Amino acid sequence: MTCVLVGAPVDSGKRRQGCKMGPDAYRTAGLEEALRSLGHSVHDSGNVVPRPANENQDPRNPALHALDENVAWTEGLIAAGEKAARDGFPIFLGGDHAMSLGTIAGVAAYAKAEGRPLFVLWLDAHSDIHTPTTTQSGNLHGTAVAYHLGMDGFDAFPPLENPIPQDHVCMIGLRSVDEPEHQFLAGSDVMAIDMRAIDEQGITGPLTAFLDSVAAAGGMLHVSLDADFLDPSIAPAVGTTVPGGATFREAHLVMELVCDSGLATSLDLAELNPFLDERGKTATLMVDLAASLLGRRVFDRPT
Ligand SMILES: NC(=[NH2+])NCCC[C@H](N)C(=O)O
Ligand SMILES: [Mn+2]
Ligand SMILES: [Mn+2]
Repeated sequence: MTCVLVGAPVDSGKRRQGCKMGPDAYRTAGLEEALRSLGHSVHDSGNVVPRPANENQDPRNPALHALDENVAWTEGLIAAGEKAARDGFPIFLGGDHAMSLGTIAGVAAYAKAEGRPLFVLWLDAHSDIHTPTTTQSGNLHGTAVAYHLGMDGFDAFPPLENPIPQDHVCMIGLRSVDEPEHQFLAGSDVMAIDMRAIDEQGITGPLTAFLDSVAAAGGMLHVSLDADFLDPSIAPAVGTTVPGGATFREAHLVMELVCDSGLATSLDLAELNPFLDERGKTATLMVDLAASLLGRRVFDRPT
């Protein structure tokens, strides 16, 4: 298949800078070569350049950090994401997780045109289901899921054309959920798997159940991988590390199972901050996980 690399150096979703270096860190870590070695063709479409942002704050919520810059990225990534999905399998090289405000809307527009429902696998320590009204930090990287579910408070953003039904979203890896997020999730149909559930049941059961539902619906599947899904000991290059994350093998197993399902149609690589990395180890791990999602394996399994 053709993998389309889309650089999304979004750094406006939070205050600490550095995710803007993410796309080049993935390129440096050999993403394109890894994908080619798996037999894919690769088109690197370069980095998206958003329109200039104005610095006006939202008078209703002056605490939001860089609102218009995030809106500009969302607009730019919707267009780039839809085009990339038409051209192949988009791999969005972030960029902080505010990137997903745009990437998911872009692939959702493509899914709509194909007449197929879109599902989202959200691999993250955080649920990122704040709205611009509930966020305490003002950091919009913590809001993308709420936007796609059609929750209130996103008036400054492009009107949501293709809301994602709650039961089309599966979160795995949760261990930092704020009170308003918790309240919403508790009353929702989002499938939210925390680290304790993974400790107790392993990662295969819940993931397979979700993948079965995607297959039954004939869905497309967007995988959004936040580097803080991983344990900080193996992935230190994140501004929002949380202890107790996915191990090396748990993370690869997720990717391998999704690969075997044949359902994945797009991927976000989010929150890598190369400024915080140790000799490229987090960037390299993220590239290796993308490779597992796209077919790298030791042995084929009997089906
Ligand atoms: N994509 C992320 N790393 N999100 C972290 C969000 C942390 C916290 N819930 C907040 O709203 O600020
Ligand atoms: Mn996130
Ligand atoms: Mn996170």
